[in-house]
Amino acid sequence: MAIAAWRLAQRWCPSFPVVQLHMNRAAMTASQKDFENAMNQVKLLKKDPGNEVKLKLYALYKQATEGPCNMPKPGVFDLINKAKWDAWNTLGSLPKETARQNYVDLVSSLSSSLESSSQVEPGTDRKSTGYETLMVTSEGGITKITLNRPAKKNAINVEMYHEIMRALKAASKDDSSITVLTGNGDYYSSGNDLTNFTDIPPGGVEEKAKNSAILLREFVGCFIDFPKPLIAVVNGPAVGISVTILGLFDVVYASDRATFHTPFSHLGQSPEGCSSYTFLKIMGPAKATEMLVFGKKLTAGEACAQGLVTAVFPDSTFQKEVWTRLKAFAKLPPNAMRISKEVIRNREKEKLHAVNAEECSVLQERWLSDECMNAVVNFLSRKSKL
Ligand SMILES: CCCCC/C=C/C(=O)SCCNC(=O)CCNC(=O)[C@H](O)C(C)(C)COP(=O)(O)OP(=O)(O)OC[C@H]1O[C@@H](n2cnc3c(N)ncnc32)[C@H](O)[C@@H]1OP(=O)(O)O
Repeated sequence: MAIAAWRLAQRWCPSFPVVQLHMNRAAMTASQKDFENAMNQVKLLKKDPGNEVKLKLYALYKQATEGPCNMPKPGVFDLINKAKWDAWNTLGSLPKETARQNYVDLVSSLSSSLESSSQVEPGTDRKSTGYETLMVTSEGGITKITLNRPAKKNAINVEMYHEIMRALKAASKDDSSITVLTGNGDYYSSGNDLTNFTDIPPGGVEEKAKNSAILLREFVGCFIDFPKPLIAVVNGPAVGISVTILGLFDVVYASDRATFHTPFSHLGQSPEGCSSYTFLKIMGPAKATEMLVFGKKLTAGEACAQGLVTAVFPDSTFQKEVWTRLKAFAKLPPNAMRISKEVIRNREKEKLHAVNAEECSVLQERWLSDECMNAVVNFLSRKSKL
């Protein structure tokens, strides 16, 4: 039973084994006072630790104060309470004292990791710190933004949306000539983090949908307005919004391991990232429909043949070949490149902003549909994957 609970808890919180080790080592000595101090510390955290950790904290708190979960399971559409219930229930019969100790240890590891990640690394003036979900470097005229949640296949959570916008705004003003977006690990990005849908505000799912549409519109707007050459280095599979915004990049290089998948109908959703306009222009309506309506997954070679990808390289030489090209581009006169991009792109900008607004408003409705909610619940309850 304890092993089963441990396995289940691991699925909810990757840091659980660490917490468990702390627990064994400390021989469950956390006092009520330590527990109360930890609760106060949580309120003082400067950065949001993310939904997963918050669920873990919630579960441990409930287990420590009330014991094993014996509440009735909330309905599938009550996403937030169901996620909380699941998190608590995974703790099984973990003793109250152990839960209390685990809570204290988790808060302590959290406080130190959030403090240290905001510290400036000495001697690395070219590496921007202060990002939780990205690595951002600027060197040799190239600002490189790397999506950095490899364990989650670089799924884009709310924090990452904000950080990408912040990094793009900084890159548009820094002294680099070109900007590159890529992914760390085996994926480029698995698209929107589906757990984004579980953090429901007091105004309910309608408010959530409205806020998400505002966020999405602002996010895509940053790509439409980005003034310097923007290059995607697609190191692996790309899903959803990480694919659709490629139509707003100036050049897209892909490893032959990359795939391009926009399964919007499967998810009860509709196209975004201006793809309802750019994909039609790039590949024509029939091919765009295969991708955006029927969710056809393209290989890198197919995406290149259809014009979405500029060039494909064997994975074994991908980084070397791409970075040789990028370094050469970065040596070109930056003002000439920026002005040429303006000439090429500016007449489309107004149209793109209008398309973006329309796509977001359609999606706001879609997110409230049964089709979409069922798809998200199925993924989160491990019943489906792409
Ligand atoms: C607010 C603006 C909204 C904008 C609208 C955007 C729409 C989109 O982007 S639609 C596309 C959404 N993405 C998906 O539906 C992908 C869902 N993920 C999957 O189907 C699979 O994870 C996979 C095919 C991408 C990879 O499968 P596999 O190789 O078997 O790896 P795992 O499933 O074990 O993944 C490892 C780990 O990462 C978590 N994860 C992966 N993708 C997402 C995601 N998109 N959202 C949330 N979490 C994701 C996955 O749950 C695993 O987590 P752990 O179990 O905790 O290890």
